[in-house]
Amino acid sequence: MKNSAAPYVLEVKNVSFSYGKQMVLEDINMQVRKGSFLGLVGPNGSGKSTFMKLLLGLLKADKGNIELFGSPVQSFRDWSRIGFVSQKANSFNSGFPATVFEVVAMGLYGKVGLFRFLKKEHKKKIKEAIGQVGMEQYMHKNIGRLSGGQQQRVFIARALVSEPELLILDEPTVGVDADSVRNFYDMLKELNDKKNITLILVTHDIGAMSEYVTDVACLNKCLHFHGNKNDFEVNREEMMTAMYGHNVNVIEHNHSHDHHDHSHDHDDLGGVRS
Ligand SMILES: Nc1ncnc2c1ncn2[C@@H]1O[C@H](COP(=O)(O)OP(=O)(O)OP(=O)(O)O)[C@@H](O)[C@H]1O
Repeated sequence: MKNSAAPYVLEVKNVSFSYGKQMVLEDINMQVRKGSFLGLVGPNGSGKSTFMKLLLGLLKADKGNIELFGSPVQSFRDWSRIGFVSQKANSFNSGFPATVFEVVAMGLYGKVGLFRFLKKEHKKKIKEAIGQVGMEQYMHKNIGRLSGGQQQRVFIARALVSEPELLILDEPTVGVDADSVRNFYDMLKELNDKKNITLILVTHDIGAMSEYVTDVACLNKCLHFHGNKNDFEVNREEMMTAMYGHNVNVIEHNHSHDHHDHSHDHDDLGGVRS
């Protein structure tokens, strides 16, 4: 694995979770080291979003422990170290009255009304974050007028502005046109390589993603695989069959236009947890 001596930013030990009588996650064990780029994949309904909610302390595990930066999630308070971007971030209509700059500023303040009090150093941070996602030329554009992929970049900038060490992205490419998906992953890889930001990318589509990550975890109630990408490639077919069944070939389309139906709602966890 990349950075095999780096400390863990996330440790999940023997975690199980049920909604009522339905067990959704069973005995999950996972460690994520600082600097890694983990792709967490699993079919629809495999428990990915539930797992994210457990990591963010929004749900409590029935069994087991989760540690963030060495602290149990129940007592973890340092949420500015973690950025979260949800699949529903890119839902602005064209009339939404905020510019890219203003949306990113919310990552610092959470409130539109505080813009006029922004100090020089804050403005610099906001511009830097916008630069990191390659959106400088859109700084003063209305966010509602941007494409899904561009909006999602802006939400990543909003998460980056508080300089998180761990960035969790839940299906960030849903609603992003296929041509932009690769650019989007390139940008994530650059954040990982150059800024050493640890990334957890949750997706049901393993296609293009697997070229960019350092590690892969395959979830379908249990963790079927967790290891580096090369080991995953060796076991890929077996893993895919275990997770998706024999006759399913849906996730091999690298330049896919046909995202699976994702119309059912998740809670919008609000972009950044801080
Ligand atoms: N609040 C809830 N109450 C009861 N059951 C739920 C709840 N949320 C999710 N589930 C069920 O738990 C299982 C896992 O759902 P979850 O949303 O975690 O999966 P997922 O992998 O994120 O799915 P998708 O890829 O479709 O978003 C599903 O069977 C789902 O119907």
